[in-house]
Amino acid sequence: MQPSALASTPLPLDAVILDLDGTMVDTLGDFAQALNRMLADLTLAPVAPELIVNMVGKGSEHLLRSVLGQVLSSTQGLQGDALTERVSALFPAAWDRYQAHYLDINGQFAQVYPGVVAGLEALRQRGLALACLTNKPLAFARPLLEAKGLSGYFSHVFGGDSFERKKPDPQPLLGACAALGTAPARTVMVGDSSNDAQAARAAGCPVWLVTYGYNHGQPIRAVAADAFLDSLAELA
Ligand SMILES: O=C(O)COP(=O)(O)O
Ligand SMILES: [Mg+2]
Repeated sequence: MQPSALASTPLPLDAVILDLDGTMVDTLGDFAQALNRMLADLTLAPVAPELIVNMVGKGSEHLLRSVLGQVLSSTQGLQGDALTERVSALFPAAWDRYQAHYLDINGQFAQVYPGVVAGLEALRQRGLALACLTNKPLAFARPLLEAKGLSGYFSHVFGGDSFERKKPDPQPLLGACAALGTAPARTVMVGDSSNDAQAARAAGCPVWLVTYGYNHGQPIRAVAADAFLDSLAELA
């Protein structure tokens, strides 16, 4: 491990909670496929992956509303209340089609980031309990971890619908710590975005951020964290 992660984090640690999209798996290709198949079903124009990347991390409902808003404003010139109303009117059908397409292609256009398996192995060998906490729906998260050979590392997997509120609210992290039976101060959150960092800070968990993820299109090093990791292999 680089000195940064351990040196600046209160020890000992009992558990590690890892984010999924942008931290363990690069899912941008899956998002683009499922979203553009959904948009085609609704006879709407496609959206570019460069725009999608900035909308990932706050759950699927936020992603769908953002994408529909982007497409309707750029192709039909809708704005303000008219845009909000049109997005809401399309949302049920969009969600239905998106869910079907996402489950259909889940993992096929996604890659595990380099160093993830080495990092997870190292954490497991240290005897740390491991949980995955993502804002994507649990029904998407479980098959994705399975498809990518990562599910065996985690005693618990929580999705954006596992708790009443999502990250950046601390509730999911506190719920995950309770399920793991660990104190937040001894449970580190590893994520790729300000969402993960805010949730961790509010829950009282140390936070390590990877430098290669999404972070809503903003520079990750501007986010307050206990350490930055260029690869989870630095934990080995
Ligand atoms: O917003 C999503 O769907 C997933 O985001 P996360 O895995 O980075 O929490
Ligand atoms: Mg993420």
